[in-house]
Amino acid sequence: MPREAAQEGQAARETGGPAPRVLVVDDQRAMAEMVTDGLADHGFDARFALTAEEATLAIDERNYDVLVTDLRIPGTDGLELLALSRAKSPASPVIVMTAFSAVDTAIESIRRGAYHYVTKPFRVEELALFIRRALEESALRHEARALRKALRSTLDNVIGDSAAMREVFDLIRRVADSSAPVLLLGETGTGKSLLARAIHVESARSAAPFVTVNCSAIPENLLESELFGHVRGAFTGATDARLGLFAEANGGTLFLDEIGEMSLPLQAKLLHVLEVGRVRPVGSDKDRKVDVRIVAATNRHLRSSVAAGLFREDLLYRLDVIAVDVPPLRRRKEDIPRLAAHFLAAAQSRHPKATLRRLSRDVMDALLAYAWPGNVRELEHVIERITLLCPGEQAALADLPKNLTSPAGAANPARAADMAFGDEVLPIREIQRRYASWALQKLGGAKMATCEALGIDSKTLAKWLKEPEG
Ligand SMILES: Nc1ncnc2c1ncn2[C@@H]1O[C@H](COP(=O)(O)OP(=O)(O)OP(=O)(O)O)[C@@H](O)[C@H]1O
Repeated sequence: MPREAAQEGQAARETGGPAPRVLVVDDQRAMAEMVTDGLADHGFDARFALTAEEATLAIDERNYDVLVTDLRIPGTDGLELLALSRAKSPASPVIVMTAFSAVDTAIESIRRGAYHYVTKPFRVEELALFIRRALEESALRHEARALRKALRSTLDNVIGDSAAMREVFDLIRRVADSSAPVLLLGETGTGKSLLARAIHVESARSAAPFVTVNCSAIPENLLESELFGHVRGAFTGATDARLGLFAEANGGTLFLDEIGEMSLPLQAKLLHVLEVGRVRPVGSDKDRKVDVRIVAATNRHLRSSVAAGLFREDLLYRLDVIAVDVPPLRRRKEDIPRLAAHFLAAAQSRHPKATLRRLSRDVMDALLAYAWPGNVRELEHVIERITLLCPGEQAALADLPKNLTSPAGAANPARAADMAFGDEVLPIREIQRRYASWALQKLGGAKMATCEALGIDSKTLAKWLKEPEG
């Protein structure tokens, strides 16, 4: 930080631990100096900034334990500074200094997360007291969070005794504490979102926010401002400035779900943010430093997407530092009984009038034989459904949805191959045709997804699907 941006206060008195760091922001130099010196006398490591720019620089470059800011500062207002400080370090209290005439705005600042306000003129002892109390409360909150975390480490809530899942848990435990990006790969419903949250809770960032964005659920033109924020008036309808999810996740984790659906232009912008560690809100000419751990997930085969020109290879390398393959449920069938029991207990507590208590042996056998294309989510839905519909205490085969008990539902790759090829030995061209049409049907008729899964372009798919001539 340039020395003129935020001047050192007097040396803090020794208080045992390190002196709490306070940034005082006021455009009146005499006032700023008086408050800073007074706080230094009370044992704080206090510095001051005279403009919004100086304050932003100071906040960017150093972690403050407390921000004390006037509401009227040239270049911005105290509310924006408040938002910035909350984004950068959500646990650090903000105290607002205000003139009597601006008490309304001061009250608004409390609504937006400030800890307290003091009206000018005030005595520095009074301010020092508020600061101490704010620090005590935030330390207590921190402790409570740590205790809560110890009680519910979410990896413990993710069910899985299978070797495949234990491998996943091991890997996640080993990497959770670093800030390296994690890429979760797996079919829909395998538990990627659950694992993303677990990675955050297991990490040193757990006290900071965990922010999720589903890249396929937000229209492309809104996703950019959703991620990076925008200034007031950046586009029609932008009546307010918006911080953006990157800034909101500052200090914590940003979970980019369905990253494979992101458009190429936005992929380029995301790559840039990851490279420089700064975001620029839409319509702004200034960027802001962000410290965010990225966890991304996709059910697409991203290498095929790269080959098909739909995903940037350089972005894939950035995200793919630690790749975690989350196995489909059909490859960890030994987890089904515990998962079913877990979902049954959850459904019972959601529907106290339900009579279902257990699943019959037949039902469990059917659950174990089924292929689960929708994975754990589908199992959860099936259990929810039979809990609601089954009239007795024990579910029977007839209570299961029909697709679970039909032979085609069973997860037998040999059977799938038999259905496609019978006993015949076929020309490769015919195998291509049958396989492509089987894959297309399995992926719900989605041509793009089929191309990606098969690693071919759309022309090749069309060629494969055509009846061989002659
Ligand atoms: N191992 C597990 N233990 C307990 N619950 C699980 C487990 N895996 C998944 N679930 C539950 O199954 C449902 C689907 O999981 P989740 O949303 O995490 O899947 P996903 O892979 O992110 O799916 P999608 O790719 O469609 O977003 C959720 O309700 C989740 O809580």
